[in-house]
Amino acid sequence: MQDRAPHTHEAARPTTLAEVREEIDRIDAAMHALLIERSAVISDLIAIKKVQPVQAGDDPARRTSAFRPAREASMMREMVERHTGLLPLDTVESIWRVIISTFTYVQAPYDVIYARGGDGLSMRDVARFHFGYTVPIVAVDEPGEVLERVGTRGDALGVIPLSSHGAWWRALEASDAPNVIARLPFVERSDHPAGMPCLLVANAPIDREVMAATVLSVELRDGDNLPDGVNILARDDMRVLVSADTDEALAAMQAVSPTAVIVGSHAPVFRP
Ligand SMILES: O=C(O)C(=O)C[C@]1(C(=O)O)C=C[C@@H](O)C=C1
Repeated sequence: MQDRAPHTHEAARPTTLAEVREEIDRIDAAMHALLIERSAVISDLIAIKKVQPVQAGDDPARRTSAFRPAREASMMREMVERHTGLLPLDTVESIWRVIISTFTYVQAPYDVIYARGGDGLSMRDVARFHFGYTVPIVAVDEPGEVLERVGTRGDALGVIPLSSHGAWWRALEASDAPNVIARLPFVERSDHPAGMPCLLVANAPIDREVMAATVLSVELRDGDNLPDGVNILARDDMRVLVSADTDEALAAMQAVSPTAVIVGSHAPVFRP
C-alpha cells in the first residue's frame, strides 16, 4: 500500500471513493498494528506483574485475576474526556471495554458470573458490553449464587445488579468473603446502552491505594441519619449497602453505626 500523509485539514482531502477507501484501509491497518503492539506491551506487563506486588501486604493467592478496576475506571474517564468527532461515545466505550477486558483475559483467564435480574436480557447486555465475547459469561438466578460461585476462586468476577432483592451483601461481611471491587458502568449516563447499575464482586483485596469510595454494610436504627457523602446503593428494610465518598464520610458513617462492616470499594462515580 502506498504511504499517505494522515488526513488533516491541510492535507489534500480524498476526492474519489477509491481514494477514501485507500485512506480507510491505511487507518484500519494502523489501528490493527497498534493493537498488535498493545499485545506485545501486555506480554511485558505479565512478566512485571509476576514479580511486582500491586500493593504492600498483598496476598498473591488473592491476586490471580489481572483485573485492576481502579486503573480501568481512570482509563475510561480519560477516554471519554479526549473523545471527539462523529463516532458515538457508546461505540468508543464498548470498543475499549472489549480491548481492556480481553487483554485482562489473555493475562489470566477468568469468567464472569452474573445474576440475571429482571428480564435477564439487560444483564446479558451488561456482561457483554463490559467484558466482550472472549471472556466466558455465566448467568445464575440470584446474587447469593453469584457469591457462592465466586467463593474463594481468584479467577471469577461476579456482577450483581443494584436492583436485586434482599440483603444479599450481608454474605460479603465474612473476612474470607469476596469484596466489592467496582461499580458498573464506569461511565454513567442516562442513555447508556448497557447502563443497569451493578456492583462487581471478586475474591480480590480491597484496593487501598485508590479507596475512593468505601462500600459498607450497615444496619440502620430508627432515627439514624446518613452523613453527607454517604449514598445508599441498595436497601432491604433497615439493612443498607452504602458507599462513602470520602474518608470523612466513612468516619462519620462509622460513628453513626459502629457495627458497619466494610465490604469493598469502587472508583468515584463518573458522570460526563
Ligand atoms: O494496567 C494493568 O494492570 C493491566 O493489566 C492492563 C489492562 C489494560 O489492558 O489496559 C488490563 C487489565 C487491567 O484491569 C487494567 C488494564
